[in-house]
This record gives sequence, structure tokens and C-alpha cells, in this order.
Amino acid sequence: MAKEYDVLFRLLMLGDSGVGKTCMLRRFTESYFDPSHISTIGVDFKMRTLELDGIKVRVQLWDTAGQERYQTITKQYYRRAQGIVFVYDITSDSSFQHLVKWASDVDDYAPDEVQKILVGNKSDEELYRQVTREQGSKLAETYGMEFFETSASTSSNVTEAFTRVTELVLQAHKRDVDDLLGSLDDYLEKALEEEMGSEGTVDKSTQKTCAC
Ligand SMILES: Nc1nc2c(ncn2[C@@H]2O[C@H](COP(=O)(O)OP(=O)(O)OP(=O)(O)O)[C@@H](O)[C@H]2O)c(=O)[nH]1
Repeated sequence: MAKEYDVLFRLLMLGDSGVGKTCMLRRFTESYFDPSHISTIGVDFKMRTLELDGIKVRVQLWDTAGQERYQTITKQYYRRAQGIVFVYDITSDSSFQHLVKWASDVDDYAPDEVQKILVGNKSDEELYRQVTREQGSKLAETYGMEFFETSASTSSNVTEAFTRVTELVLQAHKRDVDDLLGSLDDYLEKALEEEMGSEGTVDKSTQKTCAC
């Protein structure tokens, strides 16, 4: 049976209640947009597999509650994250101002090497915009992050943002991934040799495809 994925990474969504974290995840994993707002309780997660550089990356996306009362629970997930997506709502200046607090929590609780991007969601709501693109971009630059404006409603840039943060995590863990894939290749090669017996000849061209 072919492997379903080569590596698994955990990404965490952080930001105020109502900025659209759940909707972004739904759009990315189910190509679906639900306009109702049912606040996430504690933490929820969704999965999607991406193929990057020939590597099948299973992404576990943790959707955290933005409400203050769940912060004790959600902070317990920070240390296991390899990537973080900070989300604000372009129609809400307060959600943008609160990023300082979200970023400081990440500094306190997440691993140093965690990869981060900044997302301004609801880009379809241009009429109600309170945070300019330049403000978002400038803050991202200050924090050393890449910046995206997305819309879970129209689907604009959602896949691009999640794919990019996954790429950053993959790059940061490239060495571990190469080691892992290398040892898997060695294991498969050895298994094949054993199966062929000492007399058997191993056709190199068939080895790689025998990932079963
Ligand atoms: N116009 C527009 N509305 C959006 C978009 N994304 C989310 N919304 C709306 O914003 C509201 C909140 O979305 P959620 O995804 O539930 O917000 P959340 O950040 O997960 O909220 P919590 O679970 O409370 O932390 C919903 O009513 C959505 O319909 C978007 O891209 N455009």
C-alpha cells in the first residue's frame, strides 16, 4: 500500500474571536464557506495533505478559540506547533491591535524555531476596511513574517497562505525530513534485498516504486 504521507506538521491558527479562523480552515480543507459564526470552544482541528517538492506533507491545522476565556487551554497547544498563522480581520482595527498580545504569547509559549505568517482576512469587505494593506504589511515586516490578505468568503489567497506557511515549516525542518526519507529509502532497499535473497538481482529502477 502506498504511503499516505511522508511527514506531518502542526499549524496553529491564532487571532481574536470572529476574525474568520474557522472559515479559513473550512475553505482550505473542505472548499466550503459557512457565513454563520459559531465560536470555537477550546481547540478543534482539520487535516489536509499537500505535495511540496515531491514530499507528501500531512498538515494538521489547529483551530483555536479566540475568546479570552479559553486561553489557558489553547496556550497548551503552542509548544507543539511548527507553524503559526496569525489572523486579524481587515474590518476590525481592534483585532489588528491585539496582534501584539498574540505575538507576545507565542514568544512565551511556542518553540523558538516556529514559522509564522500574518493574515488579514475578509479582504472581500473593502467597504468596511479599517486596516490598510500597508499597515498589515508593515507589521508583518516588523515581526519578520510574510503577509497575506485573504478572503474565506471568496477563497482569495487562502490556499496560497496555508501552502506558504507549510513550505516555510518544511524548509525549516528540511534536514530532519531528508534524514527521515533517507532512512525510509534504506529500509525499503534492505527489505527488497532480503526478499530477493542473496542470489537475486535487484533492479534499481524498480526499487523506488516499491514503496509498499
Ligand atoms: N465577509 C467575510 N466574512 C467572513 C470571512 N471569514 C469569516 N467571515 C465571517 O466572520 C464570522 C466569524 O468567522 P469564524 O470563522 O467563525 O471566526 P473565528 O475566528 O473562528 O472565531 P472564534 O471561533 O470565536 O475564535 C462568521 O460570521 C463568518 O461568516 C471572510 O473572508 N469574509
